[in-house]
Amino acid sequence: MSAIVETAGLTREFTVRDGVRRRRLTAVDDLTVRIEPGEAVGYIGANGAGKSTTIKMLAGILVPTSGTVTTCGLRPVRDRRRLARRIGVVFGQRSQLWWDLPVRESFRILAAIHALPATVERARTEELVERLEMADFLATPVRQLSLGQRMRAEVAAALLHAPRLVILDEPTIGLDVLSKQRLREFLIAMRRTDGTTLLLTTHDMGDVERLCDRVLVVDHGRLAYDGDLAGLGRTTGAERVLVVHLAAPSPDLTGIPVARHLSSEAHGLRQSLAFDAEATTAARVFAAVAERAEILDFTVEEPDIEDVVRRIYAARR
Ligand SMILES: Nc1ncnc2c1ncn2[C@@H]1O[C@H](COP(=O)(O)OP(=O)(O)OP(=O)(O)O)[C@@H](O)[C@H]1O
Repeated sequence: MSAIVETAGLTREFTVRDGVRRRRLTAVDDLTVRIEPGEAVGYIGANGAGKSTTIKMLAGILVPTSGTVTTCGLRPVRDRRRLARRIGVVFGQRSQLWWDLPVRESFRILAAIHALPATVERARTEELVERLEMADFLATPVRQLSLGQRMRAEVAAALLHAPRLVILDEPTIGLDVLSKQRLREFLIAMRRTDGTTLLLTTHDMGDVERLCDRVLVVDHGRLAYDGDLAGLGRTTGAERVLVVHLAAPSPDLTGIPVARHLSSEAHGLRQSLAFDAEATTAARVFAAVAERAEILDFTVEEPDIEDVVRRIYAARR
């Protein structure tokens, strides 16, 4: 099957002022990546890493300096209008809705732009209104919506024409916990029912954990990692943690091979040991602890994803 996104050596430079001098800045540097239909990909990186610039090139808003890009089988800049029918884009910070019009009117205009037949428009709007729980504010002008309501309307607007690829730039930024959760649940369900490909940029690792099965990390315009979240933890050497609950108060469990005692609580009844998953296994650390103390219960905690990303950025400075 053909890829949804395929880039080869994709590069974008900008000329920026540096005091009185001008210099070239490479915002996206030799990006070669392939995204298959139905994938959910998190595109992460520090501020200024090149995420938005990449997305703009994928969507045909920005012309690459060099390299090639194909999105949904089309050349984005040349075929921008045709591409608009196959992709949906949500920029968390910018609106594609008409500020002074009721939400419903924005949907009508967008349906007309996409030339949706009346029956399709009605069915699709109804479906999205129900799934994103928008019935209460369909008649409200966009400028009066709360951020959570507006984001739901933005997502619906981007999905009205059932695009094959949805690009979301910081979709949950500024949302409260409940609104975030609702939006994530919707995206998961939509992906399941429609097989839509998702590409999202985010600084919220919760988005990546819940929504994405693949992560691309970009750093100074270059691809620093491409793989799953677990692998991202391994490549950075971030540690997993074994937490044991012991039957009796116990001294600190130091000196366990390839494990590091992190903390003890309640007179040593609950202790945490960090270990490198590349060097040993949770079972081996468990067995070594069991030789020293009776274990009542235990959990194994995965590396904290924020920590993993911090390590990637730090290692490349
Ligand atoms: N139009 C432009 N002119 C000059 N420089 C630009 C332009 N757009 C982006 N840049 C620069 O290119 C680099 C990458 O920017 P980009 O917006 O793609 O980063 P980002 O990863 O999306 O960052 P953020 O997480 O802050 O949104 C930055 O150094 C930025 O200042």
